[in-house]
Amino acid sequence: MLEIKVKKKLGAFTIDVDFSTGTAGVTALFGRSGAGKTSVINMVAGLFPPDSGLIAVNGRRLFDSEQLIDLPPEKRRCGYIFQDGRLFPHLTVKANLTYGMKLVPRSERYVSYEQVIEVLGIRHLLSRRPTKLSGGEKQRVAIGRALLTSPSLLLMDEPLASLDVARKGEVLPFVARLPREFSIPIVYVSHSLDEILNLADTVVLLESGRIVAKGNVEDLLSRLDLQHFAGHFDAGVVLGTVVQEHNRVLGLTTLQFAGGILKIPLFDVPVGEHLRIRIRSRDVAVSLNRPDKISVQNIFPATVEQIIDTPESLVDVNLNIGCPLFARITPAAKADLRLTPGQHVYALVKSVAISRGNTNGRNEKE
Ligand SMILES: Nc1ncnc2c1ncn2[C@@H]1O[C@H](COP(=O)(O)OP(=O)(O)OP(=O)(O)O)[C@@H](O)[C@H]1O
Repeated sequence: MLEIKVKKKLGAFTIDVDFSTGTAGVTALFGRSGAGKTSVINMVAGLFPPDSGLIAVNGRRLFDSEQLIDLPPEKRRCGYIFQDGRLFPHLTVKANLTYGMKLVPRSERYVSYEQVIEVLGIRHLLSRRPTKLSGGEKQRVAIGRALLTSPSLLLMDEPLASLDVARKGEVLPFVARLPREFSIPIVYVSHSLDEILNLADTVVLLESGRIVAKGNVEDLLSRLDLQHFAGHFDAGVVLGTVVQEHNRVLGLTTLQFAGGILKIPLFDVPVGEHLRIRIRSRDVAVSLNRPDKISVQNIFPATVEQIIDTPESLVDVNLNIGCPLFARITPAAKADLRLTPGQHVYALVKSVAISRGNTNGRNEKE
């Protein structure tokens, strides 16, 4: 568990954060470029000191301005994975992996070499040098190298940012396995909503060096007042669901969630599995009557809670279907439907994005 309560002035910019993470799982530091995410984890790693405050991992103080504690980076037991991997170019993958491991006394090593190369799928790369690896392979080795130092905390600073979409999709499942395989708390820095949805359990939302909100992914990313962080295109809600059944003849999977049942194209994961889905505002339509003979599979009775004109001259309709759901419509549609708060309508969900479950991977179904 990480506890951090620090202040730091960086020129005109001030960082002032106070949060703690769980003993396992992924805490995402999410925010726009320049919000202060990297500075926060650099302070945890000991790469530069806060002006004041406290940083502790599992009760062990890494920094405490009152007690004048400021452990050097190598004593902090934090595994750090940078955006660009930073492997030693002159060493083979195997030597890169074991480099940090050898600096840790045998009695303190709790991460097994065999487990790391198995989980990260890098056995076939052991004799290669970094120049002969793809970007995704380099990052998997960098993760392995950090894990093999038996850290008490893993810090990942946009580890997928330098990869193209295909490579990201390749590495993401490996990162998703880490919390379950190694039970190490992970702090994951990103400004990618997609990565947060796939990996994080908890989100700490940073803006201008301060925490705007923190909480679990579904609650936080479904909050109406925080939609602008997702970006105009991606505003919507995030829902936790459980796979209820598959109908292979009809090619459908049904998911259970707080608003009832959601049908998606066949998604082959075991019944009972948890999936996180995202429904974007632009994929939800509103109708005054229940439509008949329509291709949309998911139609929910809904109550209009709030109607908000957006800066982009569109209208966000905040609906309640047993849980929040947002629809983004045009002012013309608002006028046509004469929407008012309290009104009973139907919400038509045109598509959903499946972002995460216990499937070890990223999947999207429209
Ligand atoms: N040494 C420094 N001196 C002065 N300002 C700094 C210093 N380091 C960082 N900053 C400023 O602090 C702010 C936060 O930077 P930081 O790199 O932590 O943000 P970030 O959220 O990680 O951004 P990105 O996603 O672009 O990496 C930025 O405005 C940056 O210009």
